[in-house]
Amino acid sequence: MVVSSPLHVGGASAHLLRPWANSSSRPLIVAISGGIGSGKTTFARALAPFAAAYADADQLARDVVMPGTPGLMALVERFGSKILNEDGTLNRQQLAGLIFGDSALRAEVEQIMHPLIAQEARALLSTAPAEGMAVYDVPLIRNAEEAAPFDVVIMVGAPLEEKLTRLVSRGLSPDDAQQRIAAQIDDATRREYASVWVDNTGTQSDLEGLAEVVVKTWLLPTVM
Ligand SMILES: CC(C)(COP(=O)(O)OP(=O)(O)OC[C@H]1O[C@@H](n2cnc3c(N)ncnc32)[C@H](O)[C@@H]1O)[C@@H](O)C(=O)NCCC(=O)NCCS
Ligand SMILES: Nc1ncnc2c1ncn2[C@@H]1O[C@H](COP(=O)(O)OP(=O)(O)OP(=O)(O)O)[C@@H](O)[C@H]1O
Repeated sequence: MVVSSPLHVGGASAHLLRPWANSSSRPLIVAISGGIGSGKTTFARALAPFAAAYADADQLARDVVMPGTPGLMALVERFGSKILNEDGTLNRQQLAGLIFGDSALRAEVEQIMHPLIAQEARALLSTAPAEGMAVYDVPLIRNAEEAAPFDVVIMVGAPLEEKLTRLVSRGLSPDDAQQRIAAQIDDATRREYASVWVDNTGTQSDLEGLAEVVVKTWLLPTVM
């Protein structure tokens, strides 16, 4: 029987919003998502020891625009060499400055990069065996189409002030942090696509502990 009451570890909690059916004939494909600075990567990494396959969309987004890649060439063709550093690598700050205040330019960059990221992610996640779990750390699940490839979508949320503090301590200016949050959907919309909602309102170790309880209770209850 599925335990549907919320799970708590310290100040962090997980809430089952939309149960799913586990299949024994194919792997469980799990997306971990949430707003910038919410803690989704921390949660996803805590699931990694239980995952048979793992992919990180932000990392793949870096890989597909390494020097010499078709991805970087396509970006330069569209935006010019002003988006490059002197050593030929992508100037990430410059590209961020262009796209986070302009949704049309952001959509153009996404059109170039997202198919390349998705192709790499599929290759990594498809290596999971039928009884295993594939975990994808992916920031952008904004509509039903983006949620569709996953059996389970776990959304991580945190209070706005905490997200801002974390982003600033990671080197973004307060204005840039606000701008990135404003460029994303809000948590009410994220809830529409969540199978599980995680409140990252405790310590980091609470969040990591909660990830393990979520695996044992909901994701792989028969394996653990
Ligand atoms: C603009 C870029 C170069 C800025 O790089 P930077 O190192 O500062 O940030 P990083 O890549 O680590 O992203 C951090 C976070 O920004 C947010 N973010 C990134 N891209 C987007 C986007 N298109 N829309 C909304 N939020 C985004 C996400 O929450 C992400 O986790 C980079 O974010 C990028 O290439 N974005 C376009 C590709 C994309 O959509 N990536 C998201 C993963 S699919
Ligand atoms: N509960 C917490 N308490 C304190 N720090 C935390 C907590 N959760 C996460 N952090 C820290 O906040 C920062 C952002 O967390 P993380 O990278 O997991 O977020 P994210 O949602 O993946 O961010 P991004 O969208 O930028 O990739 C990290 O430095 C992480 O160690």
